[in-house]
Amino acid sequence: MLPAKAPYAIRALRRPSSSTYRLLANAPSLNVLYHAHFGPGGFRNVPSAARTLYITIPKPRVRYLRPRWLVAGVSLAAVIVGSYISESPYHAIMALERTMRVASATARCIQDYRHTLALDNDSPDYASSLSACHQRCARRALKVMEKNGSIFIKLGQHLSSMTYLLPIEWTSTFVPLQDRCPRSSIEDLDRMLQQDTGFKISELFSEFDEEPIGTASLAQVHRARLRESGEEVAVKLQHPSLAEWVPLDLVLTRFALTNIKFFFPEYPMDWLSEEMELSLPVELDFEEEAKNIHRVTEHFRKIPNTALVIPKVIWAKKRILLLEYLRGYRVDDLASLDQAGISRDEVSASLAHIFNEMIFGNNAPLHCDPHHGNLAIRPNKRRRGPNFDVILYDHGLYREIPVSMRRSYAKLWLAVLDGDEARMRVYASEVAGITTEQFPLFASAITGRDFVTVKASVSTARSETEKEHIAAAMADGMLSQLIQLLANVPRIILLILKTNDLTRSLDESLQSSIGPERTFLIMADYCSRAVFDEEKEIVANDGGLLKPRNIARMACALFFFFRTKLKLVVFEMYLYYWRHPSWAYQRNQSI
Ligand SMILES: Nc1ncnc2c1ncn2[C@@H]1O[C@H](COP(=O)(O)OP(=O)(O)OP(=O)(O)O)[C@@H](O)[C@H]1O
Repeated sequence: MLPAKAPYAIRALRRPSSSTYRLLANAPSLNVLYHAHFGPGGFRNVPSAARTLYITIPKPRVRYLRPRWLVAGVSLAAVIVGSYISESPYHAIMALERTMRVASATARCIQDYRHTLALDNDSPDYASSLSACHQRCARRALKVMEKNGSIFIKLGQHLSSMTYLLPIEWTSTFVPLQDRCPRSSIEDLDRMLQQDTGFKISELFSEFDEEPIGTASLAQVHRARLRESGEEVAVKLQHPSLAEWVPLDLVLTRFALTNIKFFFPEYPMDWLSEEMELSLPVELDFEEEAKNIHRVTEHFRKIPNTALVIPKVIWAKKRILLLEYLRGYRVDDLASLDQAGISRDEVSASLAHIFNEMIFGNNAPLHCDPHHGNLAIRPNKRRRGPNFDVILYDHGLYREIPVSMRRSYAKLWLAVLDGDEARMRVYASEVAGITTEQFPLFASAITGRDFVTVKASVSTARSETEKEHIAAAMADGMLSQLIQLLANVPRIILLILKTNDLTRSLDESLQSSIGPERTFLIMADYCSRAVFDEEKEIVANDGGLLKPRNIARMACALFFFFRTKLKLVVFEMYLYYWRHPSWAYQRNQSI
């Protein structure tokens, strides 16, 4: 039977428009919203006969074909053509072409999703229809991104790394964008160099490899040798055509994401365009990148044994950056790492030290894009410590986590590692204002694990079954809940999630023999240090160790801090003595 309050709930939902209502009525993610009216299980509790009665009432209208939408579209096109025609008619046509590509792909994807989401979500074909729709729309978007290039490639790369948020069909379709960045011609680059520095390539460099060592969305990097000093350098040159299209492309990105939000209020992704509007101007200014390099180098100079190496800046202009040339193996080039005698377990531990320091360290800058292309490992024979360096490239995007958030986030992770749900809930609320209902989803998002595992133990490796379980839950409505949840958390949390996710993927590609226990212990060490620092600060502000209650407080803090450290030391000793090849060999001999 339909609960008494149901018609009221339905009427409330009908208010936006009948087509939205039909769409909403079928969206499994709205179970949370329906919960109050239909009990646990939400709308699924409504007998299907009653449900069809409601959902067949209205016939969906195609909103973007209404006159005001046409007027808006024509005005947008006119404004774009008008603003570009002043430069040249050719420019105006190109601008119109870019706009039409984005507008038509957005409209087609919206229409496709509307039809698919309106299907009965209890039907056995629903999941496969939805997956096919994701795939079709992702391919359409990929085509536009490849054709328009410029910041759309950056957007696509960003989306492909959001595996914690987007369906696998989207993220996997965008993976090729990592290697399919447009390449600028040497003539164009030479012209830009001359404009910005007054020198040609041949005047500045005695050698210049025309084949770039890296072609990325915003820039390409060439190996060269300075004519004056003979030093080998990496020359990072911004694609000259970027500046021309960035303002329009930002407007188009906002247009597409705002429309998605308008038609599917459950999938608010417009924060992504806001984030791009904020970060792109900084990323496009290489003088800012040079400042970031100085900052992060200074920060890690004080931290022993991290093995982190950052290329030195030789000089920087807005569109040109000259760096010390440093090469190494990719993190996923396992054959080369093994051949060079570099332990993958140690690389994994080093990465954990570096990125946990960035997240939990005092005043640490957080690198927000640690994907595979931005890291390299090179051999380095030291007397003590690891026999390799971790090279970190691309310092365009850094953020600093506010102290209070960093500390609450550390406490949240300590609770996750202890499997203490009550504490997890408290700190999730402190970090991001997460409510009781949202908590399981948030816990899954930060750990990349399903909630059952979060409650049991996250320090086990992710099994295939668990990955399939998460994918199925995503198809069954978790996706839109997650998107809504993340649209409302502070932006910095999204960047932390992205960094978490990328470092998890780096770690997985190393296929370390130890499993994730050690990286979690390293994380616990950094978290407990952050908490210990807070305790020290509280005690110092409360009159120091002269008060007995402060002595007890410090003793407690010291105990928890050293307990975590001890666990890590014991685990590392165990690894060294029981897993180290030479020791294992001696053990086998003695047996
Ligand atoms: N100092 C350097 N020495 C050697 N190679 C370098 C150096 N700096 C960058 N590279 C190479 O060039 C590639 C692109 O550089 P970088 O990541 O800085 O460009 P980007 O435009 O910011 O890229 P994206 O934002 O897509 O990651 C790197 O992946 C790396 O392989």
